[in-house]
Amino acid sequence: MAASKALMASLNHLRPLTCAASSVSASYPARLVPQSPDLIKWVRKEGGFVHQAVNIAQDESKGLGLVASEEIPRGSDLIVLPHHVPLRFGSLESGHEDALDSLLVDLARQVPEELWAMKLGLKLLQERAKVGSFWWPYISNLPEMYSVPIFFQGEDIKNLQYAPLLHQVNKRCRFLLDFEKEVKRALHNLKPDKHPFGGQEVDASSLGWAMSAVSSRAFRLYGNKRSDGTHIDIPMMLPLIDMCNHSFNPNAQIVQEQNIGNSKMQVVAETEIKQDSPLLLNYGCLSNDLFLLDYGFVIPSNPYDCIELKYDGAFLDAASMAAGVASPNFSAPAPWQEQILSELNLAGKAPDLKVSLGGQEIVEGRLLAALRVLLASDMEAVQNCDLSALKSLAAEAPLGIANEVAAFRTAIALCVIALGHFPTKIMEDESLLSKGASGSTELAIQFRIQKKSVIIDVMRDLTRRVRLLSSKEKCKV
Ligand SMILES: C[S@@+](CC[C@H](N)C(=O)[O-])C[C@H]1O[C@@H](n2cnc3c(N)ncnc32)[C@H](O)[C@@H]1O
Repeated sequence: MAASKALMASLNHLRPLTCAASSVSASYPARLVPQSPDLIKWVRKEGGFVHQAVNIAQDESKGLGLVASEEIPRGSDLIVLPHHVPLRFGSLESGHEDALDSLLVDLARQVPEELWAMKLGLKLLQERAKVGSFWWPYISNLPEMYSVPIFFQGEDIKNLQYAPLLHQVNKRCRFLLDFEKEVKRALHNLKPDKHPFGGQEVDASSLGWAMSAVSSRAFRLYGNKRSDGTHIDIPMMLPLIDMCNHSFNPNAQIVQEQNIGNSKMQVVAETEIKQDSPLLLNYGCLSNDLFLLDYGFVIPSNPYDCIELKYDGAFLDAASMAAGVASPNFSAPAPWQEQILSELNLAGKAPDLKVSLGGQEIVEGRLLAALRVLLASDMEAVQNCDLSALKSLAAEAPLGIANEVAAFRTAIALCVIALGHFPTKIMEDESLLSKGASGSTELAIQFRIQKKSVIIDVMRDLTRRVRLLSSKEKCKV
């Protein structure tokens, strides 16, 4: 009874979507239940294994994390979870659902694939509402709130200053508000014993909590086999394992037994782990857009961060002219150029006009090829060139040095224009941070500083390449 009261209190205290921002702290998120059960003990009680040197500890800037209390040799098992401990959509996907579950399945079907976290989020909310849930020791240890932008106040959403991310945030907020209506409609007049959330009201805020809990903690692992022998990815919440924080240089990795039907989830030490070091997993080679949207943090100097632009002929002509390139014809390509643009999916019936600068490629291959081809006049030379070479920055000046310099100069001009779209300069942002911006304001400012840094890094890289090419050209003379 006491437990059910506590549960009611926590669900009823869910924050509306836009008002959590001022209290969001990426460093110390409070847990759903302040004195929650010991997760390590629970995993061991359920038949799992936790290395004796693995402890949960507060990290300075990443919330809770796992830490080694003594040196752990490479290859050691760190955590093993038996099959019944991960939280999955479970029987709901195998078609053995009962009446309660079928309502969740119906709701889950209305969730677009890209918001897959909401599907498992429905199951998480159901377990959160269920008195005596098997997963309560895990759920009670989850953060009470998340620093993802769907919970930012309007001002901090604007503070992001980056249209593609604003678009994603708005899309998620709109989805949650619409989905709230769908859920309310489906739950209307249900008797408590038929109600998947124990009769409790579910709103956009609680749905947002569940979606963020899943997007920031779930791992997509092997599920059952398809008829073609490949495996379906199944998102799962892995209690305790999900206390590992992220690094691109991880010292631990998740290993899944191939025996899918009854597989254990395991984390092993990928390198030797020194005493007092955190246990770190790689969440994926993601841009800061995804780290912020799904996990609520930003990685400084993230080598996978990039900026998104729209491929647009008139815009490219303007950039090219600003770069001093004579009579570019991006907005009126010759038929042979148009043909190559179609092969790059930058023209044609359903083109994908989103292109990027930064990240591993520096200039996205499709954009680079388009710049090279549209700035070339020799059709034969272009047609003799392999498309993969045209898309590659490593292929040195495939259409000649003058063409390469013009392409890079146009890309640099694109960077200048993109940088000009940000209302503030990095120095102003840094000054705001030094004055003590906190919570979601700090996150938003860090995010836009990183985006601008990506652009500046691309400009530096391309400028260096232009200099190198120009000096080669001079040597030839
Ligand atoms: C899978 S959970 C890890 C456990 C989490 N720190 C906690 O307190 O429960 C992922 C969350 O940890 C935090 N986190 C993980 N890696 C981080 C990093 N490299 N920098 C900042 N925050 C990080 C973010 O809040 C993220 O949403």
